Amino acid sequence: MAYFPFFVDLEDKKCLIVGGGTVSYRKVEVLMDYCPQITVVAPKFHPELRKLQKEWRGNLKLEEREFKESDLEDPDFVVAGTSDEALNKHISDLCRARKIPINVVDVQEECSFIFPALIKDKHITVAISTGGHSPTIAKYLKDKFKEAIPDGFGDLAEQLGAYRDLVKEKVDLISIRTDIFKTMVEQGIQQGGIFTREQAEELIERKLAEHER
Ligand SMILES: C[C@@]1(CC(=O)O)C2=NC(=C\c3[nH]c(c(CCC(=O)O)c3CC(=O)O)Cc3[nH]c(c(CC(=O)O)c3CCC(=O)O)/C=C3\N/C(=C\2)[C@@H](CCC(=O)O)[C@]3(C)CC(=O)O)/[C@H]1CCC(=O)O
Ligand SMILES: NC(=O)c1ccc[n+]([C@@H]2O[C@H](COP(=O)([O-])OP(=O)(O)OC[C@H]3O[C@@H](n4cnc5c(N)ncnc54)[C@H](O)[C@@H]3O)[C@@H](O)[C@H]2O)c1
Repeated sequence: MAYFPFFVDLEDKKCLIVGGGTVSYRKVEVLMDYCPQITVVAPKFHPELRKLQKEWRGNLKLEEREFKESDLEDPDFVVAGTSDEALNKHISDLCRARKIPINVVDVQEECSFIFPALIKDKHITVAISTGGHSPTIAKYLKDKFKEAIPDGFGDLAEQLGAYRDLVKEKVDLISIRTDIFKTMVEQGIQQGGIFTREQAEELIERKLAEHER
């Protein structure tokens, strides 16, 4: 069965990661970009995790100890990536009983959510999953799609986001709005990811005038 990609706001959500090795480090790296508050619990940490913590301070806590059940009182979601398979399964069972979303890295049957292959450019996120059938295909497609995304698209999306209220305020007709937003994207791509507020204002006036003719 295919998995449905809900896009979730993780900012300030509490994330518990159990295990502090290579696998957990990679999860922290991916999740960091989405700004949750991450706590990693492990008796031993990958040196890169310590480095990340120095850069990221407030939002990444490292607790050097074994996992304990009370760790599950707080988190909004959990990732189990320890080298102890039985412990990972135990954490998965505890989370499922408490209805806490759980990912056990590379063990699909113990996951209530799985990680997609990700492309991120500012507010744009492309997520690819094969429903666990072939993570290698997910990675392959990610690399292909990356090439297809024009440079500066994240910047452009951010700029266009800032003009949405202006367009909605000035243009009542949905069909003209759609035309304006489409033109902004096309022109923004041609201009290498830039579309200024002045251009937005001009475009709105031009499209409204064309409509009145
Ligand atoms: C997308 C990505 C994101 C990420 O990891 O963050 C991800 N796996 C990636 C790569 C990758 N993983 C593996 C290989 C080696 C080749 C191979 O096995 O194919 C490669 C390829 C490589 O590294 O080149 C090993 C592996 N993975 C899983 C199993 C278990 C099994 O197959 O039963 C095994 C065998 C373990 C063993 O042998 O014991 C299971 C899962 N891996 C998932 C995600 C979830 C399903 C995603 C989907 O729907 O497609 C799921 C179900 C659970 C989860 O972990 O969330 C990341 C893309 C990297 C990128 O973005 O660049
Ligand atoms: N490294 C990979 O690319 C890879 C790929 C596929 C699968 N795996 C599997 O994923 C698991 C983790 O891999 P890794 O490379 O991160 O291993 P690792 O040995 O680098 O790290 C394991 C981590 O688990 C922690 N841990 C052990 N017992 C714990 C406990 N009771 N409570 C909390 N933390 C505990 C250790 O302190 C360590 O931080 C392994 O089982 C490995 O076989 C790894």
